[in-house]
Amino acid sequence: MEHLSAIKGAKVLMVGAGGIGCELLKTLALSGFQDIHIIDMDTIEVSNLNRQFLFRQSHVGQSKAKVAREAVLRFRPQISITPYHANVKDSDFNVDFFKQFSVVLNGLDNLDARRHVNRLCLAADVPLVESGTTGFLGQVTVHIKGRTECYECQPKPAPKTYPVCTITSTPSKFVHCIVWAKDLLFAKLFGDKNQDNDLNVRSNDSASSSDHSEDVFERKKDEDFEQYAKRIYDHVFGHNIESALSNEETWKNRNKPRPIYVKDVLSDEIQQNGNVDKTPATDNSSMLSAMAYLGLKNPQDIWSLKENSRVFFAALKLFFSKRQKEIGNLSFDKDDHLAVEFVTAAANIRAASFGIPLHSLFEAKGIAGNIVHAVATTNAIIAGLIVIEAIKVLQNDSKSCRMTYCLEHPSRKMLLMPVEPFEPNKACYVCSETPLVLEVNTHRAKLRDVVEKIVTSKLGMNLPLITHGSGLLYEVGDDLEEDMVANYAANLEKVLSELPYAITGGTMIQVEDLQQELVCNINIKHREEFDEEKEPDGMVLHGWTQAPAAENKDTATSSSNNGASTSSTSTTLVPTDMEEDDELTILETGIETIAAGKKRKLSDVSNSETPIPTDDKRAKKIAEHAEDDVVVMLDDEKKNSR
Ligand SMILES: Nc1ncnc2c1ncn2[C@@H]1O[C@H](COP(=O)(O)OP(=O)(O)OP(=O)(O)O)[C@@H](O)[C@H]1O
Ligand SMILES: [Zn+2]
Repeated sequence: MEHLSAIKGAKVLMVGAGGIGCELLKTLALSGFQDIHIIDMDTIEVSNLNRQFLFRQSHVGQSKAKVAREAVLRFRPQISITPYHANVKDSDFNVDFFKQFSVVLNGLDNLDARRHVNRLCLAADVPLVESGTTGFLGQVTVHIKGRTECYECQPKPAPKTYPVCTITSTPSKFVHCIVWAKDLLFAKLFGDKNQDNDLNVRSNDSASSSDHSEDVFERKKDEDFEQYAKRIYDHVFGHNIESALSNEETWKNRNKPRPIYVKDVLSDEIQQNGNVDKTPATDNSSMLSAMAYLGLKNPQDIWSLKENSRVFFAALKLFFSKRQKEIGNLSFDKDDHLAVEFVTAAANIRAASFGIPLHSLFEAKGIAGNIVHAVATTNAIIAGLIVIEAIKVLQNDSKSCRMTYCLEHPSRKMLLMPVEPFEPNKACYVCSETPLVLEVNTHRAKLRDVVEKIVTSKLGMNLPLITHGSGLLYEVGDDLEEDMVANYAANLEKVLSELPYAITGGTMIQVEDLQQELVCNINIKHREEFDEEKEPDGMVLHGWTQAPAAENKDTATSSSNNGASTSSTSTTLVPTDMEEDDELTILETGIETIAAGKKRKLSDVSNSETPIPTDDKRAKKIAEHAEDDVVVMLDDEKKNSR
């Protein structure tokens, strides 16, 4: 039994002890693995208990890695499990740490950590089995340095985008109303006042409308909350809609929206100040609830226009009276109950105006928070596949390794689709030495811009070091001398061409991450002008690619996160002008998107709705495998009906 000795001799690192991780640890233990290390930075939450079966109510608040270990030791007491309640990006987990393992298995839920682990595995030359699930979809991929593509060889699907005018003027789906409510209205009322915001309708004749509306969101002196809230309501649901209607061209082929004013909906209550006057006694902001206050109990109920308007006013009142200090600094968070109530109500009132069906708070929260409900079975299937691939890797049988996709509907009677791994991408800046090119105005951009917009956010570096020739320009680390820290801080504020080792057109700089042991050379190309709308960073990096956006869907089926609630970070809008092809970009930072791009290709293979580019080599390869490889068969399609 060759594979048994491979299993017994293996030292395995698991990263993530969430939805996939719990299943994976259990399956590893039951398959005979003896030496398992687990890193997870989280503690257990009540919401994990429905699918992370190693955890119980009594464990809430405790380390996932430690509790997972204890739970598995109860049925496999003789094996060694080493837990780390820590972030995998901590400097302790360096290349030497990774080198001790035979294979690394990821059960993570975000792109940032996945990229980091990919780089450490490449630097330490340890094979990586990567995974992700979203609802019924899932996938497992194998990454072996030099033999298969690395996790970053293929660009990840870009964030979802919506045309600006769809959001500001012509919503046709409920998701458009949600995006408007959370990224425009909520941001305008409670977020950073200096941020650009496309909230106001821009119509051809309304040069004055934006001036007029500038004031609307500012509370006037001596204005009480009710008056202020009422003015906002009338402005966004009444005046703005009237202004949009004045542009007749827009409505030639569309149903006209209906302006809604407070007096039409809540004539009695608001006049009498009835429903927003008595604020609840609690001062605990997490307990504040407009629903509770109004006696609305069931989050699955669809509220009437009147009820939504009452929730809108009650939520505003609670923000103004109880959470005043946070105003100006808030961004939408799906776990902020009052924010969800406000966004649900605002989105529904807008939906009513545009004749779009209203939704319950539960549904609205799902859409606003990009929540795809987790399916425990998918996690279990994916965990099983991870172990199968890990065993092949341990037996040095990389030829048999497969990337496997778990599909929502059977394709040619197969629910699991195996595909031979792809070769490394020769132009990948992570696993090859191909230099990148950065177009930038070297007389205007500061080193800080390059560090923040390129090195940290695009290249995903954790502990960067920037050099030009033999000159050191910037470094991050715990053990730096004070004068060096001051020196680097001063460099950050200098424009590139005025740095001690000047960066100009034609310069090649080197950016290195000391922890990831990743080195990238960047050729600098000077360019004077950038298009503010299309190139908002004021610089463009080439050689770092992002795939076209995944199909827009009402929920984030493109994210691959192992869990129910995805958006660990908020979505943001990149506002643009109001031309037909302009897009609002919803950036799902922190959310991984591996399933989508590949799934879309697969879905074509399985004759489903999304078309496949015929010249795509990857797609062809997947299609060929769909013909040849039969690994998991469903005997009868009927058996698969859910
Ligand atoms: N940088 C990181 N270092 C260590 N662990 C991480 C890191 N990033 C994510 N994780 C862990 O990966 C696991 C992913 O599991 P999962 O997708 O099931 O998410 P969850 O947080 O348990 O659930 P949900 O997000 O749905 O509430 C989590 O337990 C999380 O703590
Ligand atoms: Zn690569």
